[in-house]
Amino acid sequence: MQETLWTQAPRRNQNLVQVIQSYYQLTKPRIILLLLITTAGGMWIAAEGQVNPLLLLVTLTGGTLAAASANTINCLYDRDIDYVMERTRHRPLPSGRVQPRDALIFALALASISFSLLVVFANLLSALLAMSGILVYVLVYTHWLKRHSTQNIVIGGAAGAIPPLVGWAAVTGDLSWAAWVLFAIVFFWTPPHFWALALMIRKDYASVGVPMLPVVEGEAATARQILWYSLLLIPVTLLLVYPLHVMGAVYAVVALLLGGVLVQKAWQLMQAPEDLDQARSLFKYSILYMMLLCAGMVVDSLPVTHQLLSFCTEHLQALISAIPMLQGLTV
Ligand code: HEM
Ligand SMILES: CC(C)=CCC/C(C)=C/CC/C(C)=C/COP(=O)(O)OP(=O)(O)O
Repeated sequence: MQETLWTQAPRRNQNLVQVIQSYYQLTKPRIILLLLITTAGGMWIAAEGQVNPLLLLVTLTGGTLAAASANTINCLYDRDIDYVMERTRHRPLPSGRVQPRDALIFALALASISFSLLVVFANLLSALLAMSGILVYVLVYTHWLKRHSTQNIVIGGAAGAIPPLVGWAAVTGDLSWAAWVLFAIVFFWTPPHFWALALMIRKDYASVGVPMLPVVEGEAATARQILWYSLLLIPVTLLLVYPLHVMGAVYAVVALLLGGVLVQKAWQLMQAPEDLDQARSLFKYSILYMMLLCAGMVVDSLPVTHQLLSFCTEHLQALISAIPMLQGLTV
């Protein structure tokens, strides 16, 4: 395809604010926020609730720059199909507001700053993990799988699961089992998250020949897969409680409630796989799910939560021993 078919003519005469806005949009900022929340979740558990604020700031900044770089390269690579799809045709590259060469320089600069920041102020492992996130997203997902396999987002989803590893590595300098469970949580969450959205925009993907699951196998098969991954996600989230013992009762309750609602929504979708409202509701909930699950991790790992729980346990114990009928019970 010729370049002129991929983009509108370069847009000249943009003022500085418009230029900044265009580069900002190139980075898909709204997605980055949730990626950062998962990074922070990893840091909180790794630091057992007591994260060094400076390390938090540096790691989140490095993570932001790496994800921004990855998203910019994805926009650059996909500018041909983005030009055709209604949802994406107003992005900075297809609309001619940013030139491909400038986007590439921008992405490389972001990746270099991210790597330097993480190496100097966190550690080498976290910097290498952030760079591997860019590589997996660009090479494995965007280049290799997105246009060739219905399992594109399952395997490519590994890229989106790397941010909690970056957070964990920044705190401890290595990766424990718990870090890999965090990776698995985002990995198994990605299919319900993305396929719900893909059900809503399947015509767009079909128009450019991207073989997303709903396009190739239809709505019912996609809804079934969403339900399986949602069911699998519940035991995976609970691995942090047992056998790893890095999370306690507060997180366990949050994970069970959130997982229960996810499964319920997936079940409702399976009853009416063509209902776009059900798919939209599941997609929106998937984002809330991940935010609240990470909030649950943070709250559970705070020292004040532990103090509060042992205070309640002690008083419950005292109350039980004061009631003759209940003597013999222990909490
Ligand atoms: C391969 C894995 C993934 C794919 C293919 C995917 C795909 C998408 C797509 C196509 C959108 C709509 C974006 C738009 O219209 O501009 C979206 C939205 C979103 N994604 Fe994902 N996603 C993936 C993984 C993730 C991960 C790991 C996170 C964060 C943990 C995430 C967070 C979000 C958020 C927060 C939105 C909503 C953005 C908004 O408010 O518009 N995604 N995702
Ligand atoms: C550590 C690190 C830097 C990790 C990178 C993680 C990362 C940037 C994940 C993004 C996942 C995502 C939004 C995919 C959508 O791409 P798409 O091409 O399917 O979306 P589109 O159709 O909207 O362009």
